Amino acid sequence: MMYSRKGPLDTIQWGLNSSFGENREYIKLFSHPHLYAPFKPPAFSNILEEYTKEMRIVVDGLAKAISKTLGFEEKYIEKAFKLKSGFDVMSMNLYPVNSRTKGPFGFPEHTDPGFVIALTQDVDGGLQILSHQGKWINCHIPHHAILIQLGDQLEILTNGKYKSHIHRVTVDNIMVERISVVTLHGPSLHKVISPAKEFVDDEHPKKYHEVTYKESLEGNGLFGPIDLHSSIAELRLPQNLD
Ligand SMILES: O=C(O)CCC(=O)C(=O)O
Ligand SMILES: [Fe+2]
Repeated sequence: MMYSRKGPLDTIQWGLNSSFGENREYIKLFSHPHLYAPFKPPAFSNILEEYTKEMRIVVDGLAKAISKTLGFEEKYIEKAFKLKSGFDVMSMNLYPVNSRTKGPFGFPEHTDPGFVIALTQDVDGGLQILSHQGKWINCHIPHHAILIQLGDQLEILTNGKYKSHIHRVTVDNIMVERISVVTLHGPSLHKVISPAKEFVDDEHPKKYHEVTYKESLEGNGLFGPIDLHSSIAELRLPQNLD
């Protein structure tokens, strides 16, 4: 396969994980600051270009809205994450129909790195979110809707005020193949992300280490973006575990 993984810096990558823990075929690509789109099929790159461009408009709007919910001026998040040169990754996932031998999960539990994550799907069902009470909730996304999830770097910046939630994908009892398109919108790779001073005081001590976005993506042993693992657990300061 042309886009089979060769190294962690591949800008476009295809993979097939078919094991008890994960059942997913995917194409991942870096989509910002530069879009790396496959040449084939011919119209695909135009569609990707349009989708990623429109999605960045949505993300800009979210950055403004979230800044305001935090009581700041609307450029606060954009500046804190240097979003204009933000590092985005697109992941297109295909989950097979469940078969007993393949186990119950399409994608095991995790949080996503970044600022916000946008998700669309072709058929409903499979995505589950862990509630505060520790219960898995089936996430139903209306047809043509875009689900927005919060990423680890927003949790770090707000010192835990906003949380990046744990989620997973089940394929258990799923009778149809499902495709999801996920775009992770992150800070600029070289931007140092730490809890902002506005969220830290005697009552709310710093809960996270200060690292660049790139370093936090490297946290799991490789330049993770294309494998995009969350490393928020390693970034939590031990004395503040709650
Ligand atoms: O496919 C899904 O519903 C979720 C995928 C996901 O969590 C991810 O790509 O980070
Ligand atoms: Fe995720």
